[in-house]
Amino acid sequence: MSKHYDVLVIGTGPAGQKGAIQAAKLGRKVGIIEKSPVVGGVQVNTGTIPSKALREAVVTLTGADKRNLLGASYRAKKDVTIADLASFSQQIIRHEWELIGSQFERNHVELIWGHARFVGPNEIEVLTKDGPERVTADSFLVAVGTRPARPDHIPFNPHNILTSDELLHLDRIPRTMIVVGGGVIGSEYACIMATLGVRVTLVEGRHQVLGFLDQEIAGTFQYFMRQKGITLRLGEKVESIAEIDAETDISGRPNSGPAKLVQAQLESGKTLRAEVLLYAVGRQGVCGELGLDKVGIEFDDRERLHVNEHYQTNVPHVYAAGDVIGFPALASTSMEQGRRAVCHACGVCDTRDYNTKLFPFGIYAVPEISMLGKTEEQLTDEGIPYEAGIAHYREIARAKLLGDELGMMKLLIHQETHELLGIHIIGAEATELIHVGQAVMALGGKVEFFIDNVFNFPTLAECYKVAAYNGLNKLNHV
Ligand SMILES: Cc1cc2nc3c(=O)[nH]c(=O)nc-3n(C[C@H](O)[C@H](O)[C@H](O)COP(=O)(O)OP(=O)(O)OC[C@H]3O[C@@H](n4cnc5c(N)ncnc54)[C@H](O)[C@@H]3O)c2cc1C
Ligand SMILES: NC(=O)c1ccc[n+]([C@@H]2O[C@H](COP(=O)([O-])OP(=O)(O)OC[C@H]3O[C@@H](n4cnc5c(N)ncnc54)[C@H](O)[C@@H]3O)[C@@H](O)[C@H]2O)c1
Repeated sequence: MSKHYDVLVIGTGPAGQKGAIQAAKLGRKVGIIEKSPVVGGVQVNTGTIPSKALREAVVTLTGADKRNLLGASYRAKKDVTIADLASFSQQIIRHEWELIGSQFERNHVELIWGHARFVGPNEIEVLTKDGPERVTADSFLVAVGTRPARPDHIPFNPHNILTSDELLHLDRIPRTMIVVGGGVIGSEYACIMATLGVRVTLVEGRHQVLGFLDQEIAGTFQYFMRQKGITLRLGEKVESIAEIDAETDISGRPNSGPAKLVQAQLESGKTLRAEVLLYAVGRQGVCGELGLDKVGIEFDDRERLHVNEHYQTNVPHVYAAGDVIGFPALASTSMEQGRRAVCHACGVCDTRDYNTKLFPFGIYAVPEISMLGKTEEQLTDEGIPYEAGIAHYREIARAKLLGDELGMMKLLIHQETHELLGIHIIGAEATELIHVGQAVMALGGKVEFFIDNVFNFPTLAECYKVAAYNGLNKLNHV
């Protein structure tokens, strides 16, 4: 007979993990199914944590963050090797596996290893290493995430034409690299690799990297990228990609590098060559292999599921959360969605009290970028009158102590009500700093909060005070 659960979760990424623990805390009998040999999903194994660990290792080991203080030639470690970087990341990933495993154990969440597939409205078949097993449940949370897009016309291979999954397994640090796609993945890895000394060319189809950013911040970021030696090919599309023998370079001179190179032909006629190419133009769902037809659930052409405000699919006892439901597809929002979905499934709370509109973006490029609320362009399009208050890191003592004199914070302030409409930060600790402003915005606070309260000194949070004064001075014509 099949084992029965109150709640069955498919996928141990952030949406599944938090959903499962939430259901257990509500006293439900919970099972969670994972097809990969390790827990944690993209967040722990191929995405968020590995890329952030790599960034941290690169910035720390190269000493890049201390060069403004200690001189341009400062190096924390003379020759950074791939082994240095890998051991740093592995340590963090192992810790995350242990943490998630012990959370499941302590909360009596039963972990079932194998590939899950619906065989009926309330029944799943799990293909375990010992053969198929059937499990049933009252409610389901589909949290299966996504995988990198791998179009058929790109000749991917594990050593030089890579997605973000394979990039983590490079066996050496290349001298040159082409990054296709200036979204979050492309921009973060381009900066990390350039900080490591790799000569990077980034190709982006639009005329700006990170198209969703406030344009002033994107412009500043592009300036920083170029200062790092990254060549930006904006408004350019890749026509074809091929691995080639590399006896000569583009100008016909003998090549002293590796025997194989990657060649990218752009639609504009340009030819780019590099040792490695990262293809990062978005991600693709994995719903096609879930047997959803057995439940009557449809998915779109990118294999994503549509859900209502309670995270229910068109079949009410089957919920979905995380990357599988599309935008914003972040670890941070996935966790929250998983919890909310399960709360609704258990009938204990209303998902409508969750501030879905006000979530921050944190981009772990070098430097960090973070944003919350509207951009200047959105406010202008919507006809909302605003003023911008700016603080430059060069005026902030803490930023000087950290060796970051290039960062900035911009507050967008409603001209009449003085409410905060948007916060945009580029520079050290941007992803932490944003949450001070988030609290003020979420509680409906006005820019005067930063004037009327004392801040620790020296802190980067002083930026809020400086930006608030700057914005109010402009509004008061002083
Ligand atoms: C390079 C990179 C960097 C990122 N950096 C950040 C960041 O800095 N901050 C941020 O907020 N977000 C970041 N993200 C996004 C973040 O990783 C994802 O939003 C998040 O992991 C999605 O969580 P999820 O639970 O929906 O799915 P996933 O993390 O994708 O987990 C899904 C799990 O389901 C399992 N699964 C799939 N199908 C089945 C099946 N049929 N049976 C059993 N198990 C199955 C998979 O094996 C996997 O373990 C990054 C992503 C990438 C790729
Ligand atoms: N810090 C973070 O929060 C973080 C970090 C990494 C990834 N992620 C998540 O991972 C997901 C995937 O990121 P991504 O960067 O792969 O996708 P994306 O959709 O963010 O960006 C893809 C980029 O590639 C460009 N592009 C598409 N086709 C192209 C072509 N042929 N030539 C040149 N450019 C082309 C697009 O214009 C776009 O800018 C995102 O949803 C993101 O939320 C988040």
